[in-house]
Amino acid sequence: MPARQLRWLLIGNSRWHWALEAPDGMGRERVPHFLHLPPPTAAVDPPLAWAAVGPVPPQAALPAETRLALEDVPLADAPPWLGIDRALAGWWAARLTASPVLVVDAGTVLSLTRVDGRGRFAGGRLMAGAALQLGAMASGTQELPALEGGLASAGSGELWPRETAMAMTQGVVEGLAAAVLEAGRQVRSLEAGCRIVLTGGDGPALLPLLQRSPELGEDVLLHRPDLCLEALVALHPRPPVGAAQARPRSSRI
Ligand SMILES: Nc1ncnc2c1ncn2[C@@H]1O[C@H](COP(=O)(O)OP(=O)(O)O)[C@@H](O)[C@H]1O
Ligand SMILES: CC(C)(COP(=O)(O)O)[C@@H](O)C(=O)NCCC(=O)O
Repeated sequence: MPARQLRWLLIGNSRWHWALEAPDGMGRERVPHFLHLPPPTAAVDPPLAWAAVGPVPPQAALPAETRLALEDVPLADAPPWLGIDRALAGWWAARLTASPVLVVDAGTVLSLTRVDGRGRFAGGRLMAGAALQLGAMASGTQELPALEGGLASAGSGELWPRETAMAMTQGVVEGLAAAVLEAGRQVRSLEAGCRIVLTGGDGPALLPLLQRSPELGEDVLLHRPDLCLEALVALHPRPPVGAAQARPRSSRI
């Protein structure tokens, strides 16, 4: 019988994040790959485990019994209102680095999540992410354009653009990077060994700006694009070969 594709799912506020393990067929260890897709409009094949901070549409028909709850994430001192994506990312980043960490998840919201040197949630910060900031500028003004492509729609690399759209994207990305740099400076003054772990959809846009700072060398700053999904896979590893699993409905995601 051919091996089935395994899936894990994290529902964000902008996109659905999938970890997929393609069948190998050769008995070799399977390595997940990751996809970030718009929310689906119909039922999806049931994941091995899933979690959500964004809306869960009933038509997706996701089974309640495989949904991960905050209590399933072994992050000490996590308050009951903490977003499960933040808990997953904080717990896994602390495990990966074996150090205090500040997770920077540059998603719909840019969340900063601190885990101290004893592996305990130690607070954080939330601010509007890039697409939200750009959307707010467009909807709250007469003259500013809606930039459908987000940061990518008008990236120039120019520090001081003359053109409006480029000035908007440059302002947003520089503002977010400055907030992260200052937060990093503050947490490292509290715990000198604190590492910064960057993830989320706008991570690639922020990375070069953060790397300009001599304080954030490779020993401090780590880019881990699929941190939350890695945590989900680590908490719900694949079942032993031959164990019963939910049957996929099709070969779609
Ligand atoms: N194809 C895309 N669709 C939506 N957002 C994207 C895309 N590519 C990059 N982004 C950026 O990623 C951010 C959303 O990050 P993401 O990690 O997908 O969020 P969430 O986990 O909240 O769904 C937005 O601010 C946007 O600028
Ligand atoms: C902060 C968040 C909106 C981030 O969501 P995202 O941008 O990753 O979709 C989410 O983690 C959330 O809804 N948190 C609940 C409140 C909290 O963590 O304090």
